[in-house]
Amino acid sequence: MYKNDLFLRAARGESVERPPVWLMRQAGRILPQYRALRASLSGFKELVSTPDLAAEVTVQPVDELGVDAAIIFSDILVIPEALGLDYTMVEKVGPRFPKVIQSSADVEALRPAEDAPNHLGYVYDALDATKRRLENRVPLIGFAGAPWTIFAYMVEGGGSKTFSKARRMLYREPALSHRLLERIAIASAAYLKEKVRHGADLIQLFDSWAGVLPPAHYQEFSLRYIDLICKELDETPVTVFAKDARHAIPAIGALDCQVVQLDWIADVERARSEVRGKVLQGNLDPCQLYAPVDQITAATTRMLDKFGRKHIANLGHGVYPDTPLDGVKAFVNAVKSYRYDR
Ligand SMILES: Cc1c2[nH]c(c1CCC(=O)O)Cc1[nH]c(c(CCC(=O)O)c1C)Cc1[nH]c(c(CCC(=O)O)c1C)Cc1[nH]c(c(C)c1CCC(=O)O)C2
Repeated sequence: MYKNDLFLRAARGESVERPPVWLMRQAGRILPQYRALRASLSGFKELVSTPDLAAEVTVQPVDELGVDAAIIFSDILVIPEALGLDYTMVEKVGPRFPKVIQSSADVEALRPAEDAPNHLGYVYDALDATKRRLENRVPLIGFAGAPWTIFAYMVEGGGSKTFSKARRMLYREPALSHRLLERIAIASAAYLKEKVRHGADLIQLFDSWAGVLPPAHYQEFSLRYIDLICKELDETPVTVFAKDARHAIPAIGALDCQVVQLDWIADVERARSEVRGKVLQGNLDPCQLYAPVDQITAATTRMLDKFGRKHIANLGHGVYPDTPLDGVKAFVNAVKSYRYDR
C-alpha cells in the first residue's frame, strides 16, 4: 500500500532491515519552507485551521528530510477548543486560554464529549488533503494530547513550570477532575477514530506533563484515561509518550499500545527490561543536534546499537525550532544508512 512502509512494519513489531526514522515536531520552524509560509500568515492558528496549508506543511519534512513517516500538522489544543474553551497562540510565549476550568459549572458549560469531534472538520479535511499530497509515499501519524495534559492546560490556562493549579484540583476536587478527564478522553477517542477514518495509520498520545504528577496520581488521573483511548482504538497501533515519568514506563508497557516513546533521560537498557515485547521509540537528546555533524552521526549510531531491534528512531522530545537543518539531516541520514545485519 505504501512505497515506504518501514515505519508501519516496525510499529507492528515486524522484522525490518533498519529502524525507521522521523522527528517529533518535524513539521515546523526547522524548515525554511515552513518559516516562509508561516511569515505570510496571520498566525499559527490560521495554518492549523486551513486544510490545504496544514497539508503542505505536513509533507514538507517528507520532501526535505526524507523521513519515513509524516505527522499531521495540528496541535493538541484543538481538543479543548472543540470542547468550547478557546485559546490564543501568543508569539514566543505559547498557548493562553482566556477562560479556564475552575468549577463544576465550568465543566457543565463545555460541549458534550460526543459533540466536540464534530467541530474538528478542518483536521479531517487536512488529513484528506495530506493523503492526496503524499501519494502513498509514507504512512501518516495522527495524534492527540493525553487527557491529563489537556486537563492541565484547561485548568492552568497555559504553560507552567509546576501546573500547581491543575494539580490542586486533583486534591481538592477529585470527582470533578474525573468528570473533566472523562469528557476529554471520550472526545479525544472519538476524534482519533475519525482521524483514522481519514487516513491516520498510527496514533501517538502526547502526555507532555506526565512528569509533574506523583506516581499514584499518574495512575489514577492519567494512565486510566490513556488506557481508555488505547482500548477504543483497538485495531490502530498507538504510541504512548509520558514525558519525564520514568516510573510509569512498566505500566505503559502493560497497556494495549504497540509503541512506547522514551524521553532523552530514560535509560534504554532499563526501559527494554521493563517493556517486554513492545517497540520503543526515541530517544536522542534534541540538543545533540547542535553538535558538529560527525558527532551527530556517531551518537546516532551508538543509540541505534543500544536499542537494537524493535526500535523507531526519533528524538527524546520535539526538535527545537532553532536546530540547524544540517544537524537534523545528519541524524536522519545516519539512521537511513544503518543496517541491523552489518
Ligand atoms: C505540549 C504540546 C503542544 N502541542 C503539542 C504538544 C505535545 C508535544 C510536546 O510535548 O511538545 C503537539 C504538537 N504541536 C505541533 C505538532 C505538529 C506536528 C509535528 O511536526 O510534530 C505537534 C505534534 C505543532 C506546533 N505547535 C506549536 C508550534 C509553533 C507555532 C509557530 O509556528 O509559531 C508548532 C509548529 C505551538 C505550541 N503548541 C503547544 C505549545 C506549548 C506551543 C508553543 C511552543 C512552541 O512554539 O513550540 C502545545
